[in-house]
Amino acid sequence: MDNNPIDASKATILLMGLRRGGKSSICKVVFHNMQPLDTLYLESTTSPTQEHFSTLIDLAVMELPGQLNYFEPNYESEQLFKSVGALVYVIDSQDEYLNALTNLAMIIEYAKNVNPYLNIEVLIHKVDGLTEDFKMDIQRDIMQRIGDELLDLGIEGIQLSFYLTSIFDHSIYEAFSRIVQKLIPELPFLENMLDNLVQHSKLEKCFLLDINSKIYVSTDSSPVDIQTYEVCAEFVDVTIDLQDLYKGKLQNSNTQDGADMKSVSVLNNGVVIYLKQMIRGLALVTLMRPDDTDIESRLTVMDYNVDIFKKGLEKIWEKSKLITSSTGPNDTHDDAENAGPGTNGNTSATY
Ligand SMILES: Nc1nc2c(ncn2[C@@H]2O[C@H](COP(=O)(O)OP(=O)(O)OP(=O)(O)O)[C@@H](O)[C@H]2O)c(=O)[nH]1
Repeated sequence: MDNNPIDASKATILLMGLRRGGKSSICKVVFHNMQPLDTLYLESTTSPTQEHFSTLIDLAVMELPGQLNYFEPNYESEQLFKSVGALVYVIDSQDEYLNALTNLAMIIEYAKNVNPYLNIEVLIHKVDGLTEDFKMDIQRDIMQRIGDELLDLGIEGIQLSFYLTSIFDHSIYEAFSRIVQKLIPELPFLENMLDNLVQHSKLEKCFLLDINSKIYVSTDSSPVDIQTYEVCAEFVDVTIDLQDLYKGKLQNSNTQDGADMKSVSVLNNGVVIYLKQMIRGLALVTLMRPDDTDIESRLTVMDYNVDIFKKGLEKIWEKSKLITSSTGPNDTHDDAENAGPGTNGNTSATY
């Protein structure tokens, strides 16, 4: 590994955890569309690997194999932890996890010293084999034990986020969505714009999704129901499949052609689902419940509002590019106009 493993122009997510915890599987499923069952025979990773992933921001996901010891003097751990935005620690919930918790506490102690702004995210992974009650028990147990470990090390005031995940359902995408969102400084703006869109087009829910990974980079401020998210994520796949099937015949063109992908359909329960491609490989997917107004008029209003939304998105993106190229990584949160209320300083360190 070279001396400067992290590309400073990207927000980097470090994926850590003990061997066979599921790190490579998560990367393959989320970023390479691998079928979950195909991960069964993945070889153990022996050296750090990096995935580059571009959505509204440029991201790098770096997997550190469970078998490496990062605290050996010759390892560039300090440099590594200094430059990342989030540490994602994967715990195998179907295995004995006490060693993992000790390991996590040790990493937190080190990482927070080097980089106090680091977001620490804990994936309680492989929960697919567990009952609902058991999942909750394990989560409680892990949270309690990690608290005790940190207390033993004399560490206080550290915020950790926990997610129950599995590669066999949408929980892993949902967790990564939230992790990635914390690294996007423009998030409050996006949420605000989506709230406006929901209000003016009378929508039930909307997501700004990354077309390749199905991670959502933003949604309106109403709570996310995982089934609604699943429906929207699957609609992206259905639209792409249809486009591939009818390439050239449909008015809608393929993503790679640079033209906008658009698709509208009605679900079994009468809800209208609407998809429109935005900038940087993102798609806006919205749900609209029928009311007294005829659907054609509502879709016309929707098209109009979505065009305005897209222009707003282009402006935010232009501005964010300017900030990234003209200022240092720690300067973004000082720009009040761009940081907006609610943006915390953590994300700016990743630029
Ligand atoms: N049941 C279940 N199994 C999973 C899940 N995620 C990964 N696995 C399985 O866990 C095993 C180990 O996964 P890997 O992705 O190789 O683990 P790793 O953390 O990368 O391991 P190292 O490379 O040794 O550090 C594989 O057989 C996967 O199929 C999950 O969500 N549920």
